[in-house]
Amino acid sequence: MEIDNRVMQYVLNHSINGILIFNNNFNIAFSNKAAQKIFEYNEMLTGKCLSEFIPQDNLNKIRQNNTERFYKIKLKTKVIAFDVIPIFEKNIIEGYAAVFQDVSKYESIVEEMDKFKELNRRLEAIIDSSYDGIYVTDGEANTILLNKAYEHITGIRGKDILGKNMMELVKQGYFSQSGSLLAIEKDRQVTLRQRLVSGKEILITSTPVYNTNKKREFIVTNVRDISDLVKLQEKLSETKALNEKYKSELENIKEQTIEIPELIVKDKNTIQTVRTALKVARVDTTVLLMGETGVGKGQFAKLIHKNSTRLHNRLVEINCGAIPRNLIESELFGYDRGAFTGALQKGKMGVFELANNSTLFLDEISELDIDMQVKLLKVLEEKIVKRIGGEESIPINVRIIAACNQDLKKMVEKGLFREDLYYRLNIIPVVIPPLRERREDIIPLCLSFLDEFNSKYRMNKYITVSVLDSFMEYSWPGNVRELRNLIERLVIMSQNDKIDKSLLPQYILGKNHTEKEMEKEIKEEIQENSIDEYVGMNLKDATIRFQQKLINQTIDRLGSQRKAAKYLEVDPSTVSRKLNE
Ligand SMILES: Nc1ncnc2c1ncn2[C@@H]1O[C@H](COP(=O)(O)OP(=O)(O)OP(=O)(O)O)[C@@H](O)[C@H]1O
Repeated sequence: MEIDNRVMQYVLNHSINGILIFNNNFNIAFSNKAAQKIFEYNEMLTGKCLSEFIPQDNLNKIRQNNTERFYKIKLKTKVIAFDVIPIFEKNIIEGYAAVFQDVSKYESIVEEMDKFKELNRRLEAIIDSSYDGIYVTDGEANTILLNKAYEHITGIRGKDILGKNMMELVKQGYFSQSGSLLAIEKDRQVTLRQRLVSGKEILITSTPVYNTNKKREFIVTNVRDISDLVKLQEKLSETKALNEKYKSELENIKEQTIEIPELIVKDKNTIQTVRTALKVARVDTTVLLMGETGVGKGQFAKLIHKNSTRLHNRLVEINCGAIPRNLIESELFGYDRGAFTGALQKGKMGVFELANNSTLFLDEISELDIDMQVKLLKVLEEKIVKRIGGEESIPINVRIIAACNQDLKKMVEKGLFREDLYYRLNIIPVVIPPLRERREDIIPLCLSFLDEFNSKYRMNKYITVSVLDSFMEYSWPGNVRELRNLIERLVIMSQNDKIDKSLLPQYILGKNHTEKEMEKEIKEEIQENSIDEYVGMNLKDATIRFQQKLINQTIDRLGSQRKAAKYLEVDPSTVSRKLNE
């Protein structure tokens, strides 16, 4: 078949690609129909200049560049792919033949693809930069994606598990439990906590993701390394526990130190008693203080009064054991004028009246005889006093603090103390332990008394440790009073500033001293007493002086006036009278 110019023209015109032939100046010598269509031109392009259809800078590029053949040219409404073939005449470019195509459609697809690729790249970057591990399977639990953090946390490499099914991976021992499988099974989000072989604690959250047809498409699993968090949590609870411990130790320390100026309190037994006393102080009720002689019942009475609502009124005290029997009634209730011979003209108030709106401290209450107990009970119940020889009923508002160093209950049993009065007084009992049961108080008390007497006598005495040791051993039958008296004596008697063991009486040095041995020592000391100090006195003064000395020493040793009275075979009231002479 012969292909002539007509056939060529026919073929070129039916090509779906645009075809142009143009010279060096871009004047078009030939164009086909497709070219006309691509440039959206109704007439033949032959004779036109290509610059009418293609931006000049593209044409310049074609002219400058003989090696490049393919150009992507952007027109106003479309993009064309231009394949330019130079036409040579004796090695010189005479013109060009161009085959081109409208690629706008492909262009937008490529653009979309590029955008998609970019989005994918960004997503991957985001997933990989996540601090949490991310693991994605398809709806059937086949692994399709995991990030670097996942590899780092679990130590499993992506290339070993990508594409594999979770069930298979669990079987192979990669995982002990799979969040993805559980999420598929439950068809909802699940959270698990796992401990890896490496010791790491992880928190796994697997979430099913559904497509628009509500079909499960992926399972996205988030894996968080909570090892640090768990450690932190453990640390926090340790710190909390430690805090609690310090707090309770602080409370303990607080409980162990009570600052009351007039009381030396260090031993936990005494601290406990002080706490009870302070609690009781606030309740306006009768208090019965019990404890051996010299334990500090008087001090506790002051403490209770000072911490009560009545603190602004004076505490009135009466020692029932120190007042002669015939005077006790008038001391308690007062008398009207002319009540008895020797009575004051204007009469006298009793301690109940004096203590009105305040506190009355009835010390050594067990010393009251039964008659007086009956009268006391009546006053306590009726809250009214009548002076001796008086008619008037005087209303009184008095808080009673009673004290006794005897076992009142036993006295009740023996019929020496009225049961009704006992119960009337024993509303709130406060038992003060003897010094031997609160040994921690001994040294603080001792040092405080030493201070007191050093400043009273303007001295600078000190006590040796061995003396303190002996004090800690001794049983202190006379309690704090005995300790106080002894310290005063030691301060006065020591020749130099040092108070050492040589100054201590035998009964302190020997442990388990019996009362008999003590009596013997007292007698010996009395015998040793020089009479030099009585020389020059008249008999009466010398007798008084001697009696007082004897009584004081006996009280010092035995601890109480009553014990001294018993030992010296006199009435306790005589002892107190002699001391006041
Ligand atoms: N905790 C203390 N701190 C300081 N001094 C105290 C303490 N306890 C008692 N004393 C002192 O001891 C002495 C005896 O105390 P107090 O008179 O209160 O004892 P008491 O139990 O009332 O004795 P009695 O049974 O003989 O009446 C007082 O000089 C008192 O100041």
